[in-house]
Amino acid sequence: MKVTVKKVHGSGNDFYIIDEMLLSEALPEEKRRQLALTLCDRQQSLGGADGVLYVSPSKTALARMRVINSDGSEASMCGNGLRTVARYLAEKHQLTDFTVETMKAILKVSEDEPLAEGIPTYRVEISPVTFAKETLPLVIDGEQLYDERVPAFSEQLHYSAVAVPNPHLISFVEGADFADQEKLARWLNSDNPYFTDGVNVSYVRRFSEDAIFVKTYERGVGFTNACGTAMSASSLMARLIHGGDFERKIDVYNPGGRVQCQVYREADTYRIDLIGNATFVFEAELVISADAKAVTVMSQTTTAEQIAYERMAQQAAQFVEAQSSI
Ligand SMILES: N[C@@H](CCC[C@H](N)C(=O)O)C(=O)O
Repeated sequence: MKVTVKKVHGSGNDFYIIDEMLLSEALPEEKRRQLALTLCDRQQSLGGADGVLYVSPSKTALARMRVINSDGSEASMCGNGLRTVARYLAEKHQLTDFTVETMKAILKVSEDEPLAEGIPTYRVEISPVTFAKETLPLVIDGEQLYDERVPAFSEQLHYSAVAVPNPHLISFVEGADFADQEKLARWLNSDNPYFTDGVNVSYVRRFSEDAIFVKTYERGVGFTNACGTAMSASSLMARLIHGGDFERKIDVYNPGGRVQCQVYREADTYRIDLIGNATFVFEAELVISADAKAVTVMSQTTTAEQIAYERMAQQAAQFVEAQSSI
């Protein structure tokens, strides 16, 4: 079977986009999962990825996006991925504002002002937001986990759990206190009594009211350069716990660069806009074996977009470095 893939990234969180509407035959569900496992393998000749974004027809929006993590599990949402799918669909249909169907919500997306020179930038809606423990799911005594100490997680840190709608556990840390993050995240993404479906675990440093740094261990992947829904959830928690005007942009630094988030409060509901790069790295024509375990690259065309992106990412890294020495 022939498949065209687009290698893309949002803040270095990288994916292959596969437009199922361009395939000559339908992809059975098991093949979709196996193809994601094969393509995401970092030893694979195209370099692997954090996930695959399948684009398919929708009755309620311009198109539908499904997110398969590198371990083959499906996620309800992907913020960085949605920006790249938004750009893909915008260019395909010559549109700037439209909606995309995701597993649990139909979300607004639009083209935005470039984050820096030469960087195609998209704004995507992150919602619905809920703290209800059943939605995560999270097993605890109270109704929600909001800025609380959980001795089983850490003796010192406070944690909040929020679904946007994929599940996130967030803790604000001092300095470079990231030491136990991996151990905790690995535990909460294996057999554990708290997060029965696993959780994305983010440790957040606060530089100022409007600037934070977020490092995320993603469910189904491991540490990534950035996680869009995690940066959105962290921005929400920054406003709720540490204050600052809702709707004012927050610069969110991450190991892969920088994005911006705007948190909106309407009565007692919240939504977040995530704004950042939607970078196309290359397009490749592939032949996939019948069991989807082998891929042959027929052709590959690389763009020059990564150069502008790396310039911005380097500036972001210098800013983070400077904050660390304060
Ligand atoms: N990288 C994504 C989130 C992808 C899904 C996540 N690993 C999960 O399983 O919930 C993002 O940018 O939001």
